[in-house]
Amino acid sequence: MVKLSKFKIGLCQLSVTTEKKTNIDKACSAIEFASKQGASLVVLPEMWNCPYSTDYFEQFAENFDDQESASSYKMLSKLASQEGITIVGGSIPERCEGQLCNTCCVFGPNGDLLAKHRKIHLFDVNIPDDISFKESDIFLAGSEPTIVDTDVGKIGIGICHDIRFPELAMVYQARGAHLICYPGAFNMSTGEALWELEQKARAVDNQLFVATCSPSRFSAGTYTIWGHSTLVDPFGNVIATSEHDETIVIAEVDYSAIQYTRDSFPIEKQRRQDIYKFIDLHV
Ligand SMILES: O=C(O)CCC(=O)C(=O)O
Repeated sequence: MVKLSKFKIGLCQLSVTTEKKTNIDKACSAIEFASKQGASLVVLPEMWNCPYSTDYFEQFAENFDDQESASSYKMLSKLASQEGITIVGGSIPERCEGQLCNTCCVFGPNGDLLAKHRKIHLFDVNIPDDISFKESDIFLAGSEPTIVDTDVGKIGIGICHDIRFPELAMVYQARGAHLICYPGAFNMSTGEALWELEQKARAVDNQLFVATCSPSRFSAGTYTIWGHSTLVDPFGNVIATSEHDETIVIAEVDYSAIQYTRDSFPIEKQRRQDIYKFIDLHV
């Protein structure tokens, strides 16, 4: 049940180091800061506890069932209950049955884990003389969409490359999402052209809010991050954004914009399922 239909969101664009404890301490301070600014929902970046680099994932991974050693997970749960807020905990490498996943945990105001999203679309890219990265060498892909009922609305979760797939966002819209959160770490090759465009597209096509949260540019590792954590409204307006430096974006989410946009442009009613329902895209 939505308790708050108008609230502040905090997007913590953190610079990630090679020291896990430093990263946890920084995230902890950022969450406290955002909460003091009035944020009821705080979002962290993809891979905030670990450099986004294949050589670090194994060493920084946590098994969430082993509460003693899962220090990032424990901190998120503690901070959610200490501050009485909802946290979309970016992502961290999760150790799961002998494999690793790129996983986002969502905690409610009493510190309970509300949902866990394992990145569905792994980022495998090879642009000659530019960027080469193969998440599927390291991670196991998730197989479930994740939509979670929170005090601050129904939130769909995607991680970075998941934003490229309109179908996932459509599933969230069909299941009643008000907001889709995409912790992400786009890069210099695709960030400028696509990061904001993808957010606006997902928001406008589905007439809901989209929030993204990235690590800052000057994070450890060989992968250079685009940054630009952003909130987009259902009309495609950028409500708030950042450059690439470490920062915390605080912005207001007002869900009345969803109904307003849907009443003004009732595309859901205009949808011609009769035309596309039977189309086999592969023919
Ligand atoms: O889809 C892209 O262009 C970038 C995706 C990405 O950086 C990621 O999934 O980590």
